Amino acid sequence: MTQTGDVILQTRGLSRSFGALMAVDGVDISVKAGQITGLIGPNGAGKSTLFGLIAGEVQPSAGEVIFDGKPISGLRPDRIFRAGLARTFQIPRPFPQMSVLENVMLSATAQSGETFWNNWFRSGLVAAEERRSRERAMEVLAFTGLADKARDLAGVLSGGQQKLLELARVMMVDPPLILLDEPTAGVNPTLIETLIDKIVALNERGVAFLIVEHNMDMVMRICRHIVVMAQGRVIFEGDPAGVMKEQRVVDAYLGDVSVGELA
Ligand SMILES: Nc1ncnc2c1ncn2[C@@H]1O[C@H](COP(=O)(O)OP(=O)(O)OP(=O)(O)O)[C@@H](O)[C@H]1O
Repeated sequence: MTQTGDVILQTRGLSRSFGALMAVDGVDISVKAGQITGLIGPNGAGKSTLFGLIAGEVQPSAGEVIFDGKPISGLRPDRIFRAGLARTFQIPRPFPQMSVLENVMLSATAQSGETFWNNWFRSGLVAAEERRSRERAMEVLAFTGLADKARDLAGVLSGGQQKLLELARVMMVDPPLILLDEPTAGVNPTLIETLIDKIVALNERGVAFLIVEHNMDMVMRICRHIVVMAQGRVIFEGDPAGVMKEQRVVDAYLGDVSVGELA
């Protein structure tokens, strides 16, 4: 069992090309259990592709991903999700015509690759399972502040509420590591604070995060370790103070860095 401070996620030489473009180019990163790690870099740096590689949605051209001591490269996204590595999306993907509660309850089954309706018809235990799932869903909705929206259609939630719904959905599987893709994008300032509070509260319960985020204020406030990418490669890693001081990071954001020269 991984303890806080142990490495929970590691990539080794992870690469992905699209034609001649190396979107992710030999990336080695480590994420510690129980820690919040930030992944930053200018547009096109390869952050989303790296997330997709880790979550099993994008297949690597080379390299591997180790989660909780086991290689997960090549596993389907639902298997990775069930293994306890959950991700949210830059643009939330709820089922808009279903209620908020149904979206949360469906999360574990839908993402597990089993069909909800198969389960529904198959087993006499379904009623008890459904009751447990409903209770757990209401708990995570209460945690995320969405309990009073449980019966609303997910499609009518605001952008920020949809991000909280995504967090609620991944919480259903009690993951030790959550990947958040731009959690504050399109979220109003009040809900940004709510989101930050929830992330920090979950982290205090031992959940690790890897967060892609352009909101530097948030990154500097909550991340203990920050990985900086540019042009498919990691160009710097360190704590927030170190990142702020690092000229290569400034240059990367200004777009005048030649990564080749830095390697
Ligand atoms: N499916 C794809 N086919 C072709 N090129 C792709 C594909 N996905 C990503 N790319 C390219 O790979 C590079 C890295 O893109 P990626 O989206 O990973 O960067 P990013 O750091 O997440 O950027 P942003 O901050 O804008 O989201 C970009 O040049 C992008 O155009």
